[in-house]
Amino acid sequence: MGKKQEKKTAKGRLDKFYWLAKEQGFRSRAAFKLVQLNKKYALLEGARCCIDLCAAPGGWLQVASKHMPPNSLIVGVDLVPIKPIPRCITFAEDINSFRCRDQLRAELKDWKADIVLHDGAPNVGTAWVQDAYQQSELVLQSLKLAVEFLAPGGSFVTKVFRSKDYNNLLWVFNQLFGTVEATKPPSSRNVSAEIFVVCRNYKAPKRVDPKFLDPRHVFKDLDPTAAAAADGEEGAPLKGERGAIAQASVFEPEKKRKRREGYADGVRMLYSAMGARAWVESPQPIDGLGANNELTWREEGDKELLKHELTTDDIKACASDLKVLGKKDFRNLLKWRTAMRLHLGLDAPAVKPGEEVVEIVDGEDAEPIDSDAEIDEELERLNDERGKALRKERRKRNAARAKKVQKMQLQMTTPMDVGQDIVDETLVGGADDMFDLTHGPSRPRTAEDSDTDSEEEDEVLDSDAEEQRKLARLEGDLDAAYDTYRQRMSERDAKWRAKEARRLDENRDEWHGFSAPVRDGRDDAEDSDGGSSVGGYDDVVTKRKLQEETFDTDDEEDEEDDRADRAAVAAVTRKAGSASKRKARAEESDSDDDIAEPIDTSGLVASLESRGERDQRQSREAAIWFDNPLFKGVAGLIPEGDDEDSEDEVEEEEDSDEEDEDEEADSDAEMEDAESDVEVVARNVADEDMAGLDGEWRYDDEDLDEIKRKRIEAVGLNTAEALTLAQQLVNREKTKGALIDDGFKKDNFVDKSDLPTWFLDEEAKHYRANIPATKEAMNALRARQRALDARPIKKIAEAKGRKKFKAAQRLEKARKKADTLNETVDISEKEKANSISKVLARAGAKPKRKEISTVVAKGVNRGLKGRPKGVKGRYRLVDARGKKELRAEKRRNKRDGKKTTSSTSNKRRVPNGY
Ligand SMILES: C[S@@+](CC[C@H](N)C(=O)[O-])C[C@H]1O[C@@H](n2cnc3c(N)ncnc32)[C@H](O)[C@@H]1O
Repeated sequence: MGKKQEKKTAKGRLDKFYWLAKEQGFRSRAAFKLVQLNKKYALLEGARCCIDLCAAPGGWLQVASKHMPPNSLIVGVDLVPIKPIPRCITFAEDINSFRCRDQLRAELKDWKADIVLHDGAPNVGTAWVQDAYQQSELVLQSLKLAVEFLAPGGSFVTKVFRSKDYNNLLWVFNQLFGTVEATKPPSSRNVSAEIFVVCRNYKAPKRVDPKFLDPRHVFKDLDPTAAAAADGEEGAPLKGERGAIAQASVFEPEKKRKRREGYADGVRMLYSAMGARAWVESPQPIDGLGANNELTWREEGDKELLKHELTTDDIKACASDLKVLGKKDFRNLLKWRTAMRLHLGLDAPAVKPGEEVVEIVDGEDAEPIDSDAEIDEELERLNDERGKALRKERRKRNAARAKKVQKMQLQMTTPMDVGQDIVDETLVGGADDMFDLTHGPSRPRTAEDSDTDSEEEDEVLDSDAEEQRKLARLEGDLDAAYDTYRQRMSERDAKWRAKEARRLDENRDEWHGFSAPVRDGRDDAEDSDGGSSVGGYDDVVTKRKLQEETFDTDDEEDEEDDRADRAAVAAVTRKAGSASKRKARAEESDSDDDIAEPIDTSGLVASLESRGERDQRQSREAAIWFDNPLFKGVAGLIPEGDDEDSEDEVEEEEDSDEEDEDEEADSDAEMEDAESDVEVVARNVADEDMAGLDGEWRYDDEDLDEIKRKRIEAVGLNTAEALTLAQQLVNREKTKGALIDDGFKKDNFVDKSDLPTWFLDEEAKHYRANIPATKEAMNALRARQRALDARPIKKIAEAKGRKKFKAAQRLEKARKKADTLNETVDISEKEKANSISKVLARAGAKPKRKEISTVVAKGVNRGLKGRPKGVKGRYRLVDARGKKELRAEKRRNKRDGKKTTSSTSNKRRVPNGY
């Protein structure tokens, strides 16, 4: 690392924004200031024309070109030339010059700017006051240009230094703009005195008084007393910033103030002193203490006070160095002053109306204070108020930080967000922990406090209710962040999307696939062929259990409906374009929220099941339940009709068993055949379901093939586990009863109520039964995938088809021509043969590609939409750089002896001279 860089680092200049700018390709770290201003005020997205004054090296231009709509006009000017930036026009000129104005006019033509940016800084390094003044002049000059070029309602963003001219500038801005706000983006260093003023809604007055834009008028000193105070005239009250600093350093002496805003105006010496007598007589004792380093005893009047018995060694020591005093010392000095004033006869012992009072000025709310007790009280009040404001501010920051940390943990932030919240106090120490619920108010609450507003009540952080609220809020934030995370993941990751779809599918677990759709009790019959009676019993119990799991509560029914809704939304999403995709996703996430926090939606979500259908389903469920051998022989439990039904079904099932046996013969084949076998089984299952569905659903208009296809998909022969199971079933290695037995696992009987969504998701991912998958099944799946991959995609296949078709057409044409030639009698055989071979060769040759004309987007073609005038056939619109690149490529190709490709060749002349 070079010496120069070390020096920079030592100053802390190479901060995170420096590195971020490098990483993101911005030319200056200043770019982040505009990024952050834009994030706060959304200045660029709607702007079509932007002027950047003092733009070098071009960081702000880069940001503007990134955030402004395509085809916007962006013009940058600086004293120094700016390297080209795409979509930006730049030139080198002094913004104070007329030439700059003229050139801007020439670039903008009859356009008006929507936004004027100014980040100019004169060559600083002279005296502070001089630097600041130059900066203010530059700001006024940029305002002048803004006034000339801005469109009504436009915005002006400028950098200003905090100095005595600051308020005057703000006043002028306020005359010309509807909204004026001063802000310091986080990327602007705290040690820098710069601040950004964002002026919006340009009023575009018909005539602007030239005085508004004339530095001699705008910056002339309006307040003679301020000037007097600045010059150090004794007794003159300190005004504005300087007065505030003086008071602040008395009220809170423990806090070391850094002069981040530069030195106050008029401060020309580092040391200043005041006579003790003059201070006692002064009506502004606080200012005197804050603005001086020492109270001296040089004059006669001072010496008289020095001799007074109340002028103790303590008081003398305090007076000798005011800058090191604490609050107690200041209080003692003020007490001493009161006593001295009594001694000198300046104050009477009792306060009478109209008598002189000590003033403690706090900004605008100045209140007269006339006794020690009141001074103490006032100091305490001010400290209390300050403490409250700080605590409130800290709480806000902590909440924002907690959110941010969550976002960062879920990788939901972009580097642009870095530093958006200015200070992270926990990082520098001394801040309270956001989860610390123990800290309470710093003093016991008094009766006086009880009638304070609700804001103060908020401060009781250790109350149970507050604790609960805080936790609930955190949990809510976490849930919201998690939902957003899932949504983002689903957008990004196709694999994750597929998994999520599977998760939402009620047949997620392959085991449930067999028992969830209750199919009229036929399973018992099936069991009879391979399963034991225990298996039969388990079957019924499992079904009952699954019914309970599936339909027991309202909430779960709602969830079913939600899923159906989501499936419908997904279907619509697939059909609709990308815009509706986003909307559907939002809906989906909404419904996810509903799942996370169950609410009674019975009035909102209508069940698709009619009353009759529901009755039917319930009686079927009852029939299955009473099928249990336990109820055998109990009269009147099972309706007769139902019994008959089940007998029919047993017969039906036997039929299907026979079919299965037929298929079994086929399934003896090798692994490849096994795959098709299981597909047949899947189809059969679907067919069976269809048979069941016929009785169950009465949607005459529903496409049965579609239902069948969906069912085949749902049976799930798309995973190695499902394929393995299917093979085992086909090969009679496993019976259905055994499968259901396997379903009795601890994983399936965990109480999942009251668990947060993210936890259930994690569980679904990792806490699952390990279903065996054979190597053969994996291979079969892979083979199927390979076959799919090997197929060309539709578009390519179509293009190839077209090509073949055209070639055939050409050949056909050539053949006809050859026939005609052959039949011609007036040419020799040799000539005939030559002509025919030429025709055939031409037919077999690759057809010539049509040339692409290149049109440069300048002049009338700038920002053109649609075909340029006078251009026929295929064309390509390029900018000046593109044109140069094409030419360079041609040159290179020529030099290397390569043939120019037809897409880049451009022989035809088109308007605009290319
Ligand atoms: C802080 S830099 C601007 C950085 C720029 N916004 C960026 O993002 O890269 C300040 C620029 O103001 C320019 N400047 C100062 N006085 C100027 C003037 N009178 N006319 C034009 N440019 C000026 C300087 O040349 C310097 O490049």
